[in-house]
Amino acid sequence: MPLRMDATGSSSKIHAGGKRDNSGAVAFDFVIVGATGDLTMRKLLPAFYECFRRRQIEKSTKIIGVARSGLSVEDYRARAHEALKGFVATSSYDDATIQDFLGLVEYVSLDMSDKDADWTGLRAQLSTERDRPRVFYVATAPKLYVPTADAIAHNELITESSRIVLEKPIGTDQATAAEINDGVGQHFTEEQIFRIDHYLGKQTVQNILALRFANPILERVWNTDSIAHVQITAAETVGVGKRGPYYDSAGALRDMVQNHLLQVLSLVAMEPPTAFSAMDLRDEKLKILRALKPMSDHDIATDTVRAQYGEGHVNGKLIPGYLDDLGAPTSTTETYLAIRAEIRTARWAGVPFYIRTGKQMARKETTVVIQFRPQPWAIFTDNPEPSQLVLRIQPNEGVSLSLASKDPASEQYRLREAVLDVDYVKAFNTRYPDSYEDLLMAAVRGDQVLFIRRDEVEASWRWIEPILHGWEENIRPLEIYPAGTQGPASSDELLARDGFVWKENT
Ligand SMILES: NC(=O)C1=CN([C@@H]2O[C@H](COP(=O)(O)OP(=O)(O)OC[C@H]3O[C@@H](n4cnc5c(N)ncnc54)[C@H](OP(=O)(O)O)[C@@H]3O)[C@@H](O)[C@H]2O)C=CC1
Ligand SMILES: O=C1O[C@H](COP(=O)(O)O)[C@@H](O)[C@H](O)[C@H]1O
Repeated sequence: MPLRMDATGSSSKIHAGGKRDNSGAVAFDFVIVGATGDLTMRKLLPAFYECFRRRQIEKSTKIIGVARSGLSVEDYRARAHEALKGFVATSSYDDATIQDFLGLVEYVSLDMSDKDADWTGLRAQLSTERDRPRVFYVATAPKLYVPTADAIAHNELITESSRIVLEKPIGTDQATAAEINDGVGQHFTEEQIFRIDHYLGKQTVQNILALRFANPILERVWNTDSIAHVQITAAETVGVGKRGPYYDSAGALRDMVQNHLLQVLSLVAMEPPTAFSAMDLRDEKLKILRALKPMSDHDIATDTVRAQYGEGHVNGKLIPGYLDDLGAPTSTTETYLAIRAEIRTARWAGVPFYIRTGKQMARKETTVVIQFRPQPWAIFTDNPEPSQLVLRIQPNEGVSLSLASKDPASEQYRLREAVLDVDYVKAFNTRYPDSYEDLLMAAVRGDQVLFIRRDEVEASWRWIEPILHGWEENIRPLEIYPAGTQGPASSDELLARDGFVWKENT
């Protein structure tokens, strides 16, 4: 694994990796604050197990769960075991390896936001080796991020090799994001702060950069001369589940667009970075976030759609509406949105970027569609639709390109669409790791390439905020769509106005 540069552009060699054994496995202390929570059980522990199974984690490593609940380490390991049974793929599950892995897991009962609590239990778990990576992963409510960082600092647990990982959401608007960034930044340098966005851990999202910048054939047409528009879709077939109270205060714009989808958009739209380094990459993403055309009230009325799911059928099953899921008589929170965005750069002038996301939709489908322009002078009479490049982020991870081809069955020169399709799982004959696997190990290594810098978070909020306010003022009224559909008709009209249609069933 080559060493990468840190956010300041200097080599991160000194505190990057910690000690490795002969097989390259690394030893570290990893404190999970919020160890009994949903995220830890469903995502973090199973991801660590996979990394351990793949021999990336050395056996002296400690994964130290912290929460306020008074559990013994045996109780916690039993809970962790249940979570692993539920969330590790059958093909990876191995009893002996699970037992070895559980041997790395410790538990400390502590209110991590209380600097004056008794921290001796946690301190005793931490190695005193100076260059051993020490990661604090804060998987609690965002209001605890600053008190937790304060308390860690007050108890003098921050070493040169320490880092703090912050889960999303970072704030609810620009001001609250800045408060969190300022507060945590009192104790940890920007190079020690890892703001996680699990979309950046997806192999297919990382592959956007490979496709664009390692294939000149694509990069040379990646601009307004050849591209008519771009669609970014993240459709889900799930509802809000047990996260109703959080979701109702957030909505799709804060939950999905401010972070995941604006990150995907920046990767699709950014200029080539001078090097594959955290600093260069994040500089280029930031430029795109800053180049997004601010939405005026008029734009919000015409170029956004917001909606909430009502009762309907998903995969043949009757699904209650959002209000029933929430158990609330009323709510104006959007579970679906579509936005027509513009990027004010020479590369993207005149190319709309359509973003849509929603819950309880007809299909689970996260895609980026690049719609190419038609042939400027058509010599054939029956041209099919102009080519589309479809990046399938999930599921059925892959990429396809539709091409006009001569139909061999036609007597005359008739054209039909033919599709070049690469299925990544088949092409690489490998399992697709969960996004948290890459992200956790990158945090341990101190590699910030896959994490969000402070200015990116704040620039995203800056673009989102006018839309949030416009919707609060009902400039664009909330619509209802039946669960199990692809959203309201007005979302189709958003594209139809420009002469386009959403690509479905990729
Ligand atoms: N769940 C998910 O899929 C996702 C979650 N996130 C984010 O991750 C964070 C955690 O989410 P989630 O796991 O769902 O939340 P949960 O409510 O399920 O878990 C919260 C955890 O924090 C612990 N906790 C609360 N206060 C303290 C404290 N003062 N000191 C130590 N531990 C504490 C709780 O245990 P106890 O009560 O025993 O202290 C519990 O283990 C949130 O910021 C969320 O927005 C982000 C993306 C996805
Ligand atoms: O962060 C979140 O992401 C999930 C969607 O993630 P995916 O990897 O399944 O695409 C979303 O369901 C959740 O509401 C949001 O908080």
